[in-house]
Amino acid sequence: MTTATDSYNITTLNEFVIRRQADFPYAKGELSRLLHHVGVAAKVVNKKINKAGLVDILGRAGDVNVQGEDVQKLDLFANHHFIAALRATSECCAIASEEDQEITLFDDGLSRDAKYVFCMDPLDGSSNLDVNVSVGTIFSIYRRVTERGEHPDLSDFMQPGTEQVAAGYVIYGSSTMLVYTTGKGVHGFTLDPTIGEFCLSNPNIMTPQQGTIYSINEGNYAHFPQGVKKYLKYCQVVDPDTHRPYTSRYIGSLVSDFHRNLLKGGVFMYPSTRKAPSGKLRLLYECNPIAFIAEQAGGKASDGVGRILEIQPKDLHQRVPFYVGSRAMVEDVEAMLAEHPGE
Ligand SMILES: O=P(O)(O)OC[C@H]1O[C@](O)(COP(=O)(O)O)[C@@H](O)[C@@H]1O
Ligand SMILES: [Mg+2]
Ligand SMILES: [Mg+2]
Repeated sequence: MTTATDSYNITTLNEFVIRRQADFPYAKGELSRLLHHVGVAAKVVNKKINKAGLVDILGRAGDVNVQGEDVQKLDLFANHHFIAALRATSECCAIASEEDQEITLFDDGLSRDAKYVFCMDPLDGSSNLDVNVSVGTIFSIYRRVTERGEHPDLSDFMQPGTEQVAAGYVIYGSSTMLVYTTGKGVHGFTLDPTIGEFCLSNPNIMTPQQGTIYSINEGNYAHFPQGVKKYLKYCQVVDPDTHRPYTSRYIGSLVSDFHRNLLKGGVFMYPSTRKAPSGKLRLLYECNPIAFIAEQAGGKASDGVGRILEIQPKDLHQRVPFYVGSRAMVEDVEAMLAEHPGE
């Protein structure tokens, strides 16, 4: 087996980020430093996840978070380490996290003068933690709207996804990858444990316009909108000309389901249901960052009616129905949903 060091043409995350700084004439390195520290925190979390079964880090922490979900010990571990790493940069003045009811302000000296705010789902796919199925971290970065040096506040986070300056995710799976965009394409880096570096492995990721994989929790079928029920029927029809029936794949970790479909072509769906009319997934730190990546890779992201990135946020933890992946497949779902308007 060859490792990156054997080939000597490794491009580390830091090198790549600094090299791409040239894409932004006025860049001073603040965003690069933030992305660097995201990589550092990801390595810390990765190390803990890798040995989760051997140390007392699996299971519930005993708390219930703002979503009403049982918080896992690793949710808190990841939350703590990402917040600590970003505080250390002084390039971020506030953070919104799935695990915290309110935004965390970095109100001390340098940080208050920082240009960026950070949104994150520190540990995505928590229900898979104890069963050794891949999980992730999702993040999104915005330029603040409050004045530098002033107190950051909620308005810095109530920006539509189109305003993101960077977004990405880390997937802690059979290998650990970090995938990100700054609006100049989507790039994937694989962690080489022998040198402890994220190395460029998937530059300029593009997703197929049409795929053959659909991902949805069919256990909720009875509660799905008619349009989704119709689309699932469409996926399951036998028609070799259109490569149907499509394949059903559902891991239950958004990052992992999205990543597979991004590379192979497919559509991920978490619709509104009667029991959850706004769906389950959170706009700020799950749907917006994934949507930015999907669009940068030539795919599409929708709430079933319109573009996810154009939604004006109203609440830090608001949920939206989510359809993302290969453009033609998302458009097919949207068309079938449109046949039942107002549902
Ligand atoms: O179990 P369900 O209802 O299918 O939900 C699975 C979805 O919930 C999530 O686990 C929610 O994310 P968190 O684990 O970060 O709360 C997604 O990763 C996943 O797509
Ligand atoms: Mg999540
Ligand atoms: Mg989470």
